[in-house]
Amino acid sequence: MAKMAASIGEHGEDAFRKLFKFYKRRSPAPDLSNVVDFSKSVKHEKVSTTELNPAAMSDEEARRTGLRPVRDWRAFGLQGYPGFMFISNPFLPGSQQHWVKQCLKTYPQKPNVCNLDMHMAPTDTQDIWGKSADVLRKPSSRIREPKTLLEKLRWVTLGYHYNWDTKTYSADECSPFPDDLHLLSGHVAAACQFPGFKAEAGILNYYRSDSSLGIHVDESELDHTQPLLSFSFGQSAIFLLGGTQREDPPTAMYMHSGDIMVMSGHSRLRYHAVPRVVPAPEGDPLHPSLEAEGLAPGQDPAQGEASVIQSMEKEEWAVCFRYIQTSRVNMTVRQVLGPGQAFPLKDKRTETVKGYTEGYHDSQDGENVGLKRRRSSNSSDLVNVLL
Ligand SMILES: O=C(O)CCC(=O)C(=O)O
Ligand SMILES: [Fe+2]
Repeated sequence: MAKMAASIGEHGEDAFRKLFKFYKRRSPAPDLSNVVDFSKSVKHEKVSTTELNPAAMSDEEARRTGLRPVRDWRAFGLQGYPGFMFISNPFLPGSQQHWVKQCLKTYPQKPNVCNLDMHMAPTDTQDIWGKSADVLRKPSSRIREPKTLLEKLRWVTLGYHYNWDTKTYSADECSPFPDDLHLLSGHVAAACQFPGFKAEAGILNYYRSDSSLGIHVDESELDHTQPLLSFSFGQSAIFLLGGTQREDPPTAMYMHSGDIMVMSGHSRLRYHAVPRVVPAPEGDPLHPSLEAEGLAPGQDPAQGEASVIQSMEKEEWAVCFRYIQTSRVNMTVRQVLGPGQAFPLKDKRTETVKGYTEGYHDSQDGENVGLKRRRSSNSSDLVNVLL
């Protein structure tokens, strides 16, 4: 089966789509032995270590956003993908939980925008957490109940809100970017030699165990000299990273909870996709780095300057735990404008193509993709409705 993955990749034109389908397949389950795993001590031949800037922030500054000192991070590059960096879970024990809670409780709140806003009244999407928490907290009452709003959440946008219809950002669709994520992103970018990075837009994607994300390139940002940062929490997933041409065969890699990916330079505009979430084996539903023990202490004056990592109520974690046991959350953070750059005046480009409410979530075979920001010529407009 591993051979199959390799030979599919050699076909040229449809290599990406075929590998997407290969890894997405339910039955028979695909052989995952060719998937690069950066967390393994024995590294794949294409994996190299990469230089970070340990002076980018003090240990104290790193701790404020839940990160280990930069000198302790394990960062890797991938042969053939210059500008691509993979940081294997640099979070302090107990601090990932904060980011999971932000994605489930805080970031979906107004004025941020989510997929549910596309077909529900603002009053109904006002308190997604509040409307879901009680049900999620009680495992026994879950049988045959309708899905909670949290379980229907597919995407949330932050800062400059990505407009799925026009595939643009604009000055008038903008809300304040969350301070904690701004700080975290600035730290990670600085450690990766991008000290001037400004987090201006975020897309959060919420994956259930059967979700996938179609093949796309993120090119709507006006400044491509800045990196795209990607943070993953919860269940592991397979990420496919291709080339700048649609037909370039991709490399498959695992993203585990806490892992960070940086796409910059020659890898900033590469095709990528998430064909599969890989749930942990039953009975072992959480990645060890997400275990509840040792929740971060939060703001403690004895530890120096206030941390953005908030302490968490047991009740809150019970909801997050329940959700993340079977789900994956990914945050991508982008700088949209370069220094001195402004959005172009509105013109005919803003003509809309309605119906991309699912973001770039899934399509039958990775093709299309409502969410795709650069279309390939044979893309269809069908979007799988996952609600
Ligand atoms: O979920 C992921 O790992 C990828 C997300 C992504 O590609 C995006 O938001 O543009
Ligand atoms: Fe993307």
